Amino acid sequence: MQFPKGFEEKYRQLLGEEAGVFFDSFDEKIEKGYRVNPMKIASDKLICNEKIPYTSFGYFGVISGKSIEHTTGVVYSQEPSAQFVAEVASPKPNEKVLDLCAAPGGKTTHLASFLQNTGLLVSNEIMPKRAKILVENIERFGVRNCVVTNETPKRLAKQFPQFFDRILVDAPCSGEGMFRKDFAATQYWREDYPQECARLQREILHEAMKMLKNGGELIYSTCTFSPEENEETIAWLLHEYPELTLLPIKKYEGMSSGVPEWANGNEELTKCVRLFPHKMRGEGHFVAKLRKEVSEEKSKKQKFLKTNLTREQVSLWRGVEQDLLNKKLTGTLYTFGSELYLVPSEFLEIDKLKIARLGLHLGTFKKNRLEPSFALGVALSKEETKRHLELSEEQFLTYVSGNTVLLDEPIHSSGFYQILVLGNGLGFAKVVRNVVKNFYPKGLRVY
Ligand SMILES: C[S@@+](CC[C@H](N)C(=O)[O-])C[C@H]1O[C@@H](n2cnc3c(N)ncnc32)[C@H](O)[C@@H]1O
Repeated sequence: MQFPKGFEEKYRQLLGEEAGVFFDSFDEKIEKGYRVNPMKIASDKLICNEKIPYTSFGYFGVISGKSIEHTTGVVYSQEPSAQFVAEVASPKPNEKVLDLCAAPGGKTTHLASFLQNTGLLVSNEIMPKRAKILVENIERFGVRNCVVTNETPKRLAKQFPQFFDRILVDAPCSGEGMFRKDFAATQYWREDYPQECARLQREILHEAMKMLKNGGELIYSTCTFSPEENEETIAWLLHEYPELTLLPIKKYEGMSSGVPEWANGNEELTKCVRLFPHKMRGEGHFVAKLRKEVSEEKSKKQKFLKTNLTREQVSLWRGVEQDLLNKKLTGTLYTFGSELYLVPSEFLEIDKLKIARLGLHLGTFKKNRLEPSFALGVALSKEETKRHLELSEEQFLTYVSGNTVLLDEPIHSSGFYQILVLGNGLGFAKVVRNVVKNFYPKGLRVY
């Protein structure tokens, strides 16, 4: 690989004898991986590949973006070393979790796999276009308890002081671990780029700290190797916030400790973990985990979001619920124009925040009825719906390309049915006799 000017010299100095194998690893093949969604039904084909040893849901291998497994959110493609981050975070059910730099959603969907639709996951992305992709990935994964915000960390911090049990800052970085995957990353790199990124990371962490509650955990990660953005950033955090302590992280074969000499010599930094591409199968990452402990923290008043539905809207929703669902969903019903959402109960009343997804989209009010949403039909399991229709592989291809599917036999009662493919939901569609009308969202269609 042709490295940018200054890169080789820097790492020759830092890594000494190891530098050669480190540089050679950039010419090796990219390591691919995927995670299996524990909230969906996975076929044997997905779980027969080699397991990634340090993850709960990960496998080495490639799954096509056009496959049924990807389309129904049974898998999320993610390179192996990136899968260590949410594993280190491992949120517990019912926690309030923030993923502050979340798009496109690799770590968010992984965090959601631990939460299993309990508690609250707030996934934030500053760039509007990337926030849209984040929403798509979260919906495909069938996550119900996630609110997606499109905000600056500073504006978010004003709304959620000392609120979260766990915050992940998967920081924007100089992306040296992306060099093999993405040639463009080598083009952005300049000698002072790591330092510039480090400044931004400190700003983001400063806001993250305002949102972390006492006893809460902060997980910091990058996909770069530079000490400025890794050990030095953590050394800065520990100095700036004496209430933080580094927590040990279990290291698996091939993982390295953080290097104190690359920052201020603080031995605690060995608790951080480095994943190098010449030492293990993956592109490379850095992860640190810290806990906030203060003797006393004034509790902040919290106002939970209240429902804003009219009586008529509630009754339309109850009608759909009774007609299509086998269970009652919990949360706060909230409308944005004609769209109905189910917001996790722990979510707060918010003032002027840019929201890209206010929890689970339940449906759209149309004149005197409520049409169930695509997201709802993806998020629910077969057992949770009263009426469903399994499509064959061939019918799946017809459906995702936006066409009407014709059934061999007419169904008994017309109406909305949950569409299933290999047992997993792919939205709702209106079925009249033997015609399945196409309700697959236009933006997702494959032609
Ligand atoms: C490393 S990527 C996140 C990857 C993501 N966590 C995943 O696993 O799919 C960092 C993200 O930070 C966002 N970002 C850039 N500048 C930011 C800022 N000033 N504050 C917060 N996020 C920022 C980028 O748009 C990008 O989506």
